[in-house]
Amino acid sequence: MADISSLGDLRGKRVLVRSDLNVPLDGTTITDDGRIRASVPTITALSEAGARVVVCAHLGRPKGEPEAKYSLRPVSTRLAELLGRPVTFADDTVGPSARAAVQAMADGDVVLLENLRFNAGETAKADEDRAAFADDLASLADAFVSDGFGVVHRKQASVYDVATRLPSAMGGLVHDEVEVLKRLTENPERPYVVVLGGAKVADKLAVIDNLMGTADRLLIGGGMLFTFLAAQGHEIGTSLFDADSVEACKGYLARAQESGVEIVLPVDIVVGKEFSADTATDVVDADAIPADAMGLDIGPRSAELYASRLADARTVFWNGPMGAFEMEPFAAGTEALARALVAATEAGALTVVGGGDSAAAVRQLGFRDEQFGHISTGGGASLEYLEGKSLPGITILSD
Ligand SMILES: Nc1ncnc2c1ncn2[C@@H]1O[C@H](COP(=O)(O)OP(=O)(O)OP(=O)(O)O)[C@@H](O)[C@H]1O
Ligand SMILES: O=C(O)[C@H](O)COP(=O)(O)O
Repeated sequence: MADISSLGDLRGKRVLVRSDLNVPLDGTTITDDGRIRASVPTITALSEAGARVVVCAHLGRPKGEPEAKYSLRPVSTRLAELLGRPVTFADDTVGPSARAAVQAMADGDVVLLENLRFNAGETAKADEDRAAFADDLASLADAFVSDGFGVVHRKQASVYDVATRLPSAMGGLVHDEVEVLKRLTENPERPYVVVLGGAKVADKLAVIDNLMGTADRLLIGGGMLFTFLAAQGHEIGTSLFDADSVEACKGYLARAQESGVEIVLPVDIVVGKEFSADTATDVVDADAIPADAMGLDIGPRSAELYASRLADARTVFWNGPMGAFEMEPFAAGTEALARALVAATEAGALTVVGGGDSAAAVRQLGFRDEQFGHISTGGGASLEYLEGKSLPGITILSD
C-alpha cells in the first residue's frame, strides 16, 4: 500500500492528515495523551519534508454542530508541546478560519482544524450527504495522508471520501498497527483469548459473532456484560444495557456451547446507586443485582476467575475497561485484568491492548506500555480488523 514517499516531493505541498486525536478529557484537561503522541511521528515527518501539514481529527461524538466541550483546542496545545513547534488552531473545520490559517502557512507549518464532527457531512450515512463536506475538506490540500488508525473502520468524509478526491497515502501509524494485528489474525498461537469490555455496548456486541469463529475464549466485562446477564434472565438494575442486543446475546451463549468457544461472564459485580465516585458501593453475586443498583465493575472473585482464564493464553487481545475505572471504587477489575495481561506477557504470550480508553486505563493505573506486547490506538477499529472486516479507511487507499 502506498506510503508517504509515493506522494513525491512534498516541499510546499498542502497535506491533509487524518489523525485520531480522540483523547479522554476531564473538562479541558487531557487525561491520557497516548493518541496525540502516536500521531506525532507522521506529522513531524511531513513537516520536516517541507509539507504544509493540515491536521484534521474528531473528539467525542458531537451531533454535527459545534459544542464547546468537544473543541480540539486543548489538543492543539498539547500537540504543539509534543511536536516542539507551533500549531495554529483553526476555530472551524472548513470555514473562514480554516481557510485563512491554511492560506497563511509556510513550508513545514502545522495547522489543526476544529473537530470534524461539528459538521453533519462528516458522519452522514449516505455517500451523497458527505460529498459537499468532503469536497470542502479536500479543497484545503494537495494530498491526503490517512494516519488515524482508530477511525479507519468509519466510512466518514475525512477517512474515506477525501481519499477519492486527492492523491492519498497511508501514514506510518496505520501501517504499524496493521502489521501487529496481522499477527493476531494469521494463525495466532492458542489458546487465543479475547477480553471485551467498555461502554460502546451496541458496537462491541456486534463483533462477538465473528470473534467466536477465531478466539478460543471470550472474557466479558464492562458495560456489555449486563446485556449478557439480562439474556440469562437476571436482574441488572440500572446498569448499562442494550435492549436491542438481548436476543443476539442469547444466540451467542447458545452457539458458544455448541462450538466449544468459552464465554466467561463475571460471577460477582461491584454495584453503586449511581454513576459517581461517591456513591455507596457493594459487591453482589452476578445473579443478584438489586433493582435500584448499577453495575460498575466486575467483582474480586470475577477478577480472579479472569486472571485464571488468561494464565495459559498464548495470544490475548483486550479491548474495553472492565469497569468505570476513572472512578477509584470501580477500578480494581480493570487493574486486576491488566496485571493478568502483564503476567501473560512475561510468560511469553503476545498481548495486545486496543482502544483509546483501554490504553488510558492501563496508563492511568500505573502500568507502562512496555509491559504489554502492543498498545493499539484503535478500539473499534482493531476489533473490526480482527473480525476480518474490510475497513473503509484502508480499502479506499488501495483502490
Ligand atoms: N459497567 C460500566 N458502566 C458504565 N460505564 C462503563 C462500565 N464499564 C466500563 N465503562 C466505561 O467504558 C468506557 C470505555 O469504553 P470504550 O468502549 O470507549 O473503550 P475503548 O474501546 O478502549 O475506547 P475507544 O472506543 O475510545 O477506542 C470508560 O469510560 C469506562 O468508564
Ligand atoms: O475512540 C475511538 O475508538 C475512535 O476515535 C473512533 O471514535 P468513534 O467510535 O466515535 O467513531
